[in-house]
Amino acid sequence: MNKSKMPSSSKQRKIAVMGYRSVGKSSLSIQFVEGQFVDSYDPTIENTFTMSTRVNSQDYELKLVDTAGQDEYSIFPLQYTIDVHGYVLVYSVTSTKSFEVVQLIYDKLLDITGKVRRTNKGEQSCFGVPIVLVGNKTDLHMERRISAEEGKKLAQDWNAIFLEASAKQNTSVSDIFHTLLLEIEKADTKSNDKSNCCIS
Ligand SMILES: Nc1nc2c(ncn2[C@@H]2O[C@H](COP(=O)(O)OP(=O)(O)OP(=O)(O)O)[C@@H](O)[C@H]2O)c(=O)[nH]1
Repeated sequence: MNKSKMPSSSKQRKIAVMGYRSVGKSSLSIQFVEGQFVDSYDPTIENTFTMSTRVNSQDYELKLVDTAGQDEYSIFPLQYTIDVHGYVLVYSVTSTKSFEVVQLIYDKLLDITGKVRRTNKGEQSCFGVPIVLVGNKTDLHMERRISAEEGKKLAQDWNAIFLEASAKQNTSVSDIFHTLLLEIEKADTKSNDKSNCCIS
């Protein structure tokens, strides 16, 4: 077969965007995929975007699942644990409640998909799928309730990446998805050597 005619080695990746209601999950997804911000609020049931993107000379076919807002009473939708390569967990820096709910979502995810690792300190649960924790709506300076330090600390506890963003001003939006794709690559390499189930 002529090498120049070989199909390109685009990797297929599925990313789920989760968080409390109205934190900007759809706005971040739409800003990344379509490059626009819509100021109206239309609650999402579920929406999947498909797009191509390139990070570090690697092409990706990306499926971005914009999920319905969760709250403390929601039953975790199990379909978001299957075939998902990475999670964007979003809260709004203007909402304490959304910061609490993102932690509940993480706990549920860990319960369902976490792995137990034996260490010399006993058993420790750890998460095998890369996560980016996002504090959105940083443009709303006067309404900020959650500091960057609090977000950073939580992400450290999870061994996750932390970013603050504004879907409205298009600040750090593509960083979220590009960083997650790079973390997924790293996790892939690690799972091949099987020495560690935690992301670091
Ligand atoms: N100022 C500001 N407003 C934002 C930002 N991101 C989203 N919003 C607004 O917040 C509201 C909710 O945004 P959505 O993107 O629909 O939030 P969502 O998390 O998808 O909401 P659900 O579908 O209910 O879970 C809308 O009015 C958006 O315009 C942001 O970065 N800054």
